[in-house]
Amino acid sequence: MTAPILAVDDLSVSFVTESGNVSAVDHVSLEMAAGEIVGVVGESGCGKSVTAMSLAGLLPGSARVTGSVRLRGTELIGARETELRRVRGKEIAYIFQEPMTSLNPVLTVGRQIGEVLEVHERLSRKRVRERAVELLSLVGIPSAAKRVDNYPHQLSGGMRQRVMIAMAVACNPTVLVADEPTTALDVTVQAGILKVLRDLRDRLGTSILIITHDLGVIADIADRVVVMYAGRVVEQAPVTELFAHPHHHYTDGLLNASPIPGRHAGTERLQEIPGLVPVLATQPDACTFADRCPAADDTCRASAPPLERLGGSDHRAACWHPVPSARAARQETIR
Ligand SMILES: Nc1ncnc2c1ncn2[C@@H]1O[C@H](COP(=O)(O)OP(=O)(O)OP(=O)(O)O)[C@@H](O)[C@H]1O
Repeated sequence: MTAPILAVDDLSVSFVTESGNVSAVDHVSLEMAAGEIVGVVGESGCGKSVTAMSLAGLLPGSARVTGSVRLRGTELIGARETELRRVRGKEIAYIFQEPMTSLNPVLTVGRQIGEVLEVHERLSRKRVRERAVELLSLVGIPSAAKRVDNYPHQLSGGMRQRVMIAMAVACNPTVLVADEPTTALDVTVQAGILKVLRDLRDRLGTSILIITHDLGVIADIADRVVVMYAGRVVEQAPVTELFAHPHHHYTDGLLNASPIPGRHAGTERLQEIPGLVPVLATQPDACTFADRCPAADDTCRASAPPLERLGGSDHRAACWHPVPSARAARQETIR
């Protein structure tokens, strides 16, 4: 990989709450190249959103953050609020799941896009409006010159999410973080939104970090996948490699639980992973998936497996006893 645009190194986040400490993210490292789409996947509570929010300093004051987040080499952890404010929107922009709660119901969408432009760029009123129309067209909104004067309630859910994307890319950010951007949308609308994101990457070269619990979304859009479990990265690999040869039993479990075209015959039953993601006060020196894993033994309960590179590949996994098919494939490549 060429020099990463974004490098997260050894990031840990915990929260001090009334009911005690919560360890949300534990020594997470990941990198993104220019124009790369990286998917972060895992069940609810695995630390995906907290990882994403920590990139541009969006976590609440109760968060204790250690480690490093560098954007084009500039450290953001511990950066001054004025610097982080400049970074947000202009360098790292976010889109979230529910556009209706993020959009202002009493302002037209053109006005709201205009506000983003005014914060970061000095443009005339006329130019702001023209730019808002351009951005609405860019995200595939038909009759953008008319829609620019619509209020959020006059648009469908998919259109509102497109407006959110238009606002996020208004200042041509280096990195776009999309946290469950399609979860509230039906499947065909979801496909349209994913296409918009892909087009943005292709046209503008934006790096995209997409957070989801849905491996179907990952299969559709990501170049590389980071699998998180209980605050840790348990596996990461290029998308085709991960789907063909999952090493971690958690990844394997997610794949068996997901309706993914090409992997499951229509009649095959999907298998849920038994149990729940634990909420941890402190991270144990053990595999945190051991209680739910079909292959766990005393080793897994006694020490945490390191995230190791497999052969010379771009595939890493943290598992003492990788899934058998992966083990076989791995021995093949070693031979
Ligand atoms: N502000 C907070 N205060 C206390 N604990 C928090 C806070 N935000 C997140 N957590 C906890 O951190 C852990 C990771 O949460 P996070 O939202 O990152 O998970 P996630 O994988 O993104 O799940 P989801 O898909 O449900 O958002 C969870 O146990 C969550 O309850």
